[in-house]
Amino acid sequence: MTPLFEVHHARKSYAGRVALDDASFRLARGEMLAVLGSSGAGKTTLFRCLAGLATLDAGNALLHGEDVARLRGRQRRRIAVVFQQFNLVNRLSALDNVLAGRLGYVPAWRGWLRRFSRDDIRLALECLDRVGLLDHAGQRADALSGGQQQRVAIARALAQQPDLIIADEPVASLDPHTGAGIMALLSSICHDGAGGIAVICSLHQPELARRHADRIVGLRAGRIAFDVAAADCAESALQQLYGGASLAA
Ligand SMILES: Nc1ncnc2c1ncn2[C@@H]1O[C@H](COP(=O)(O)OP(=O)(O)OP(=O)(O)O)[C@@H](O)[C@H]1O
Repeated sequence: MTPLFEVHHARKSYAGRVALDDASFRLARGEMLAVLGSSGAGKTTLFRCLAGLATLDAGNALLHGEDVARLRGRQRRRIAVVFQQFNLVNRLSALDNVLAGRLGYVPAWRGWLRRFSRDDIRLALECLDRVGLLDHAGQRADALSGGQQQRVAIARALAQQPDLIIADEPVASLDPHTGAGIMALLSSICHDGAGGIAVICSLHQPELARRHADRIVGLRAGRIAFDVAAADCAESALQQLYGGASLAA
C-alpha cells in the first residue's frame, strides 16, 4: 500500500551550507509524527520544503505518490500548514479567517469579494466547532487569545480538507497549558478515524511529542538521528539529540 506521505533522501543547502541532509521517512493515514531537534537542526527547512514553500536540492516528498513540488491548485490544498505565529488576518473575524481555507476551491473572484457559498460557510462553521470556537465565529482575530488564534488557524487548515497538516512549532508561542491543549487538539484531529488526516509537527518539548505523537523523528545537523515509535523514544536518544545536555536540567 502506498503510504500517505513519503520523504526520500531530502537535501537542502543554503549558500553551500547543508541544512538538510539525506532525510527519509514515511507517514501513514491517521499517524502523527513529531520532529524534534535543537535550534538549527533543520526542522523549519524540512517543513518549508514539505509544504512547497521552498524547493529541495535533491530528493523528493510524495503525497499519495505525487511529488509535492509538482502539486498545483486544489491538489496543493491537500497539504495545510499551521505556523508558530498563527498567520491570521487580524482585522477579519474568526469565521472569515477559516473561510480563507476555502480559497483555491472557489473561483478567485468569489475569494476577492469574500462571497463564499453556503456550503463553504457551513463547512467553516463546522471547523470552528471542531476546534471549540463556534461561539467566537464573529470575533475579530486580534481579539482572541494566542491559544484561540492557533485554534482558528487549525480550523482554517481543516477547512482546506487536507490529507496532511504540517505544523511548524505550533505551540512555541503559547504557555505550557495552552500548548498542551493545542497538541491534544491536533492529536484528536489526526486520530479521528473518520478524517484520516496525518499530522507532522515540530516541537521543542520532547514530553509533548511522547504524549501526543505516534512516532518521533530526531533531526540533528540536518540528518535523521532516529525514527522511533513515541513509546520507544529513550531518554538517552533525546540527550544525544540535544547535545548530551540533561533534559531534567
Ligand atoms: N534562508 C536561509 N538562509 C541561509 N541559511 C538558512 C536559512 N534558513 C535556515 N538556514 C540555516 O539552515 C540551518 C537549519 O535551520 P532551520 O531554521 O531549518 O533549523 P530549525 O531546526 O528549524 O531551528 P529552530 O528550532 O531554531 O527554528 C541553520 O544552520 C540555519 O542557519
